[in-house]
Amino acid sequence: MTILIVGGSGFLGSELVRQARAAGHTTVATYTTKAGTASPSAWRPLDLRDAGSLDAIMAEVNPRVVINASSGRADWAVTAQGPLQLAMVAAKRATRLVHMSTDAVFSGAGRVHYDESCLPDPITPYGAAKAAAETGVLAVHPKAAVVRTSLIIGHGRSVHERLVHQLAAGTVDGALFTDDIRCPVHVSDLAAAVLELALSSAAGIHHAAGADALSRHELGLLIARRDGLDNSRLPTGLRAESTVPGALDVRLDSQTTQGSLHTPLRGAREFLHLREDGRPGQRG
Ligand SMILES: NC(=O)C1=CN([C@@H]2O[C@H](COP(=O)(O)OP(=O)(O)OC[C@H]3O[C@@H](n4cnc5c(N)ncnc54)[C@H](OP(=O)(O)O)[C@@H]3O)[C@@H](O)[C@H]2O)C=CC1
Ligand SMILES: Cc1cn([C@H]2C[C@H](O)[C@@H](COP(=O)(O)OP(=O)(O)O[C@H]3O[C@@H](C)C(=O)[C@@H](O)[C@H]3O)O2)c(=O)[nH]c1=O
Repeated sequence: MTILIVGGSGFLGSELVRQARAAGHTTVATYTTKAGTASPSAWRPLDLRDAGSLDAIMAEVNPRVVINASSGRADWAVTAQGPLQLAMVAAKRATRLVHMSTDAVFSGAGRVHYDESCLPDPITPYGAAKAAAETGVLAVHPKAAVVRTSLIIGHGRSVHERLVHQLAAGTVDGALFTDDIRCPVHVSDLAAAVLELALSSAAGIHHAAGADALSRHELGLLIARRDGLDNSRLPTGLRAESTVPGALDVRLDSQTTQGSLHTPLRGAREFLHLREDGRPGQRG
């Protein structure tokens, strides 16, 4: 089967490419600035803001499935309008579409547990752009699957793991918040779950986050322990007292989606475990 991975040079995109290739799929991956380190069948440059290029790539590659793992942060044209453009082309061509979204569509105000039935109430420009994309994608392509996830962790390569290393080394100023609660997921679990959904006919909103809720500081401690860093060098702080905008406590409840998947979505305590002899585990 031919799978097109938009944002294939990114962190999640690279793992999607690796797993799709390992499963024997013809995999075409896109980048905007530089081809990634994964080895798809082919790389194509693509900027989602360029509708002409999007049409041309979809026509040339003619994928059975397209997965949108791109990220444009709070840039409305990339994050809100780009996915809508992609969904319109995919719907016109009757191509299966899976679109990645985020727990940042939620505010954490009034509740902390969010299942697939909860309506977005974003409080940041990024969350608003992602929420707009979800609504637009499903309006023009009702058979698409939208997959919300949380902090993506794995192999030491995520931005979140890098921040822990930088803080421990004292090369950046900052703190790990003790009041910022999320449900981190392992990039390998997430990619496997997304591919499983991509190969199914599941439509609508899905939650694919890890099973454990923990603070950014607790997550930092687990990463530090796994990587043999000095825990005491990780500064703590409160998001509520910082200038960083965003929700405090947002826990994606993924039980409904998990119930439809073979892929387990492990909690961070499980995938960042120590070996039984107490020495740091392998980079998970
Ligand atoms: N990382 C996380 O913790 C979380 C991520 N998510 C979501 O998961 C998805 C994957 O995130 P992640 O792997 O971290 O993303 P990355 O930032 O690692 O990768 C982003 C990808 O998008 C591509 N891209 C950037 N701009 C454009 C554009 N204008 N048109 C097309 N492609 C573009 C990049 O290309 P290039 O590298 O060439 O610039 C890259 O391939 C995103 O949708 C994100 O919102 C959700 C929750 C948490
Ligand atoms: C939570 C936290 C953030 N920060 C800093 C670093 C970080 O880049 C910046 C903004 O933090 P945020 O939590 O808002 O965002 P960030 O850490 O970039 O993580 C986000 O990634 C995107 C892709 C998502 O979809 C979101 O769900 C979220 O996981 O603040 C700290 O220094 N310490 C902390 O404890």
